[in-house]
Amino acid sequence: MASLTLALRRTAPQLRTQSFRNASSSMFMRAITTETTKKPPTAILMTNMGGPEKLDDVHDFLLNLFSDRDLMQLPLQSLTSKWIAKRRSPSIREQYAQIGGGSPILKWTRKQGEVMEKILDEISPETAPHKHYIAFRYVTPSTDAALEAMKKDNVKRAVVFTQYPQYSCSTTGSSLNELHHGIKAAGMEDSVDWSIIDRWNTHPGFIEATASLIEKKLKEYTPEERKDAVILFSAHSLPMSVVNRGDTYPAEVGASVQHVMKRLEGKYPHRLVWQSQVGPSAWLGPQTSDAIEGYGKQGKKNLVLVPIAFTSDHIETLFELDLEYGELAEKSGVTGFKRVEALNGNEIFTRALADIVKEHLDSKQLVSRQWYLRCPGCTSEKCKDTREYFASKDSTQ
Ligand SMILES: C=CC1=C(C)c2cc3[nH]c(cc4nc(cc5[nH]c(cc1n2)c(C)c5CCC(=O)O)C(CCC(=O)O)=C4C)c(C)c3C=C
Ligand code: FES
Ligand SMILES: [Fe+2]
Repeated sequence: MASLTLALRRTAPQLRTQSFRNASSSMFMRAITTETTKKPPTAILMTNMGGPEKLDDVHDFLLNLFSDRDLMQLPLQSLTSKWIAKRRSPSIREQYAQIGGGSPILKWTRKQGEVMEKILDEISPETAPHKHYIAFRYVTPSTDAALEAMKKDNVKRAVVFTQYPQYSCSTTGSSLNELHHGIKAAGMEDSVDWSIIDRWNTHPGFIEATASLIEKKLKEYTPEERKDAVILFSAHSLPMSVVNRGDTYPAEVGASVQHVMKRLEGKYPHRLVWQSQVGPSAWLGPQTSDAIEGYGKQGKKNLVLVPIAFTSDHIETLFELDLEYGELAEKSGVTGFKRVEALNGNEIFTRALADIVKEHLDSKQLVSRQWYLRCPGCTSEKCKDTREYFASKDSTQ
């Protein structure tokens, strides 16, 4: 009785009053059932960079991006970031204007999250209800807003789920460092049982979704054209300084490509190429644009571009790949230039998202072993502190 009283003291006040009025066991059972239905959700915190929803958000998006020291280090960054954001805004605004006036990333992440949580309720009733929250690094909904919402919902168990399939310290790493800061600021270090899905670059569901979208696109060719088709996997490039620091992203993107090609039974020749480099420093190549030109010169007519490192449309697919490279392909004599759809609302993909979370919950793992090993060239105190915090909660560490 004493322990039940104690247990009830920790539940909602209306349940307490109700139960003490009539202390029969059936009443307790009902109170406990009511309590169960009010169980706080298992939070799935979907982290990503985000994008400007409308043209007026472009400047602040760029300012936040150029201020992120996990993404890039600039001299006098608090000043230079302002200068670059202002100078770059007009051209980037124009690119967003050409793709419909903003980034569709929030729309797609919400859709993916809603479908994922419904599937999870079905396949993992023991951890239901599930609720997705969105934490964008450079725009709203921000990490702080997501943490506030989780607090309001009295969340006790949270899975941080990076929406970048492949890990890079410049993307997922930056989000995790910011999250750690936010958790401390919100006083949620001990009130929530945290775990992290930090990469899923070879998950069978992700590979299947990508491969089936490639097959769908290839069907648009005649059998003759298909015989000559070349698959160009295109991913956002990295500065060579980041590659040489020991970032795992290039190898992880490579592994995704290998798995997709295995699923396609190696039927087509392929290359992995890199796009969207910014600024004058050296970036990982070959560049997507050079590859299109080069294959054009070699007489290749049928190039299929596959965005392999991002889960929804953004300026790099809709502007850079479709518009810029579409024109370049035409000039280069690539008459059969095609771009595979982004994963967006693809059903195989949303099912994969739910499966990834379910497998993670069942594994009881806090985070991958790989994540604890910092880049050999890492000198960031933030990277160190974030890992120390999560390691302190991890019984395997
Ligand atoms: C896996 C994806 C990405 C990696 C890795 C990545 C690394 C990275 N990016 C920059 C600099 C910029 N990126 C910018 C935009 C941008 N970056 C990604 C993805 C990755 N970046 C996306 C999807 C976008 C566009 C968002 C959209 O809505 O389309 C920009 C801003 C645009 C511009 O000014 O050209 C910059 C700058 C660095 C330095 C970096 C690795 C260190
Ligand atoms: S930069 Fe890779 S772990 Fe810090
Ligand atoms: Fe980028």
